[in-house]
Amino acid sequence: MIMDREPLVRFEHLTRRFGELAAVSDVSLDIRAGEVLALLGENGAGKSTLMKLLYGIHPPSAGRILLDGRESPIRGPADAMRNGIGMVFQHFSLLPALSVRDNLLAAWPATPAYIGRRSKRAARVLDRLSVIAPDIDPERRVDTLSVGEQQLVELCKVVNLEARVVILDEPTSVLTPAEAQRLYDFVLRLAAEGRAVVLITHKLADVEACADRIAVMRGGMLVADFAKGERTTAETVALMMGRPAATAEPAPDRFAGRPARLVLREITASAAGHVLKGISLEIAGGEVLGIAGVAGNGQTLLAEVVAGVEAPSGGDVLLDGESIARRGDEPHATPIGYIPEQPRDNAVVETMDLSANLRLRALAAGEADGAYDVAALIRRFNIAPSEPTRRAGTLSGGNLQKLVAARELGVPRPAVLACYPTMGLDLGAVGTVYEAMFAQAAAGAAVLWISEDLDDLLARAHRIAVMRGGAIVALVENDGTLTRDRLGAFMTGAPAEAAA
Ligand SMILES: Nc1ncnc2c1ncn2[C@@H]1O[C@H](COP(=O)(O)OP(=O)(O)OP(=O)(O)O)[C@@H](O)[C@H]1O
Repeated sequence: MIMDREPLVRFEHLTRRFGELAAVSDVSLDIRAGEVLALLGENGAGKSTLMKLLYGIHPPSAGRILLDGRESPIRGPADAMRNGIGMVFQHFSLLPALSVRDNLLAAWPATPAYIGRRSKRAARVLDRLSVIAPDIDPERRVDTLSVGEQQLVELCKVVNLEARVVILDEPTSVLTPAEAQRLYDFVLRLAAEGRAVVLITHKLADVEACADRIAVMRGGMLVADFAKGERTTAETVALMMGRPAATAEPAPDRFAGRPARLVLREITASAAGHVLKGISLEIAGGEVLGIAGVAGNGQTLLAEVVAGVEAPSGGDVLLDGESIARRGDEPHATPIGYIPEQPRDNAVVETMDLSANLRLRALAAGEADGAYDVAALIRRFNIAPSEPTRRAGTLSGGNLQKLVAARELGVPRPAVLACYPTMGLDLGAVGTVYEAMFAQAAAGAAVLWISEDLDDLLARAHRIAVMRGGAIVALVENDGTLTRDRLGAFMTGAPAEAAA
């Protein structure tokens, strides 16, 4: 019985304060070998902070951590790794200009100073990669990988350290269903090898697939710790939220067929190993057009061209008939609401406060910022902590995502481009962000929505375009007859496509 074993890690009355705020408050919890512990809680509940205490990123303000029954000697991540604790963050630390193989070699303590890249020893760092991500060519440069693929490489890095405790911070939020399934199998295998796995997640599917035990945090405190199966899903959600979950699922109004507002005309582009091969799409005011596709098929580049981050090599992006495409290196401010991938890197200034980040677009354009009612946006999107003078960099991952959604979706926009807009959000926040996105459509905006979640797209988009290899390979009405399998076939180019 797992319960009878001495815990690998024991938290005793752990508290971590940041100024006035207790991010972690009097938490006592065991982490046992051979067990997958799912750590659940709303955005800002303290999940990442608790694990960062174990990983040595922050010292506790009070309480103590025991490793194998003895006081933890960990004072920083290097100590943590030496003591067999590995953590994969939401935010990566790969070297983008190096290959996958070189990244894994660079992170491996057994790598000698000089090593033949094709030596047997070098090959060993790829063993785990071939199990968890067999499709990733080790010679590929990291900057050509999708976010999901980068995450799997990060995971390999940690597992290569022979970690006894593997902490995964929302690992499936950027994975395709197939990648997630492979990750689940891998996590179960790590546990079967006698390691402890901590899975920080918002997805109940993750819990279903591989958790043995569930710990729920709320407001910094541990509110429950139980074996899977002891409570129903609804009870678990209520524990996380402190109230029963809302049952209504936000969906856009029916689309009434208006003229095109956002037009992508024959767009070609290439950057960082990705290409766009003549993409044409027309999105009408009021319409929500979803783009599905396995990550890495050009979606990110397409978003960057539409948002004016990258210049197209050919073609144009038109909004209400006017070109909004970037030309060369001139400064460019897009008129459309844009939620990019990885908002911490791409959409906020971490050293500036919430108020400045919410008004950022007006500040950058030197315009009056009256449109941005900071207090109202913080309330509507439930950004916590809520003081406008708080530095954005201190927000939890989910609250940072809410901050960007609030700025981009909280004021009227002629068009919206949203890349994975609900990534890392808890259930309540997912609802708020979708409502805001669909309110934009109801007010006449053209909405372009990139997602890997086919169920979400099928439940909510008016039309769905599928991208593969830098091209749109299908564009279909979401009329209720479209299925996951048919979309999946378009995504992978499987023969079912022809039959459909
Ligand atoms: N370095 C820091 N300085 C100040 N406050 C911080 C810092 N790190 C975290 N916090 C605060 O601690 C609280 C808990 O944050 P944490 O990142 O642990 O939440 P979380 O449960 O992991 O959330 P999410 O699901 O959004 O990732 C939040 O209110 C956050 O703003």
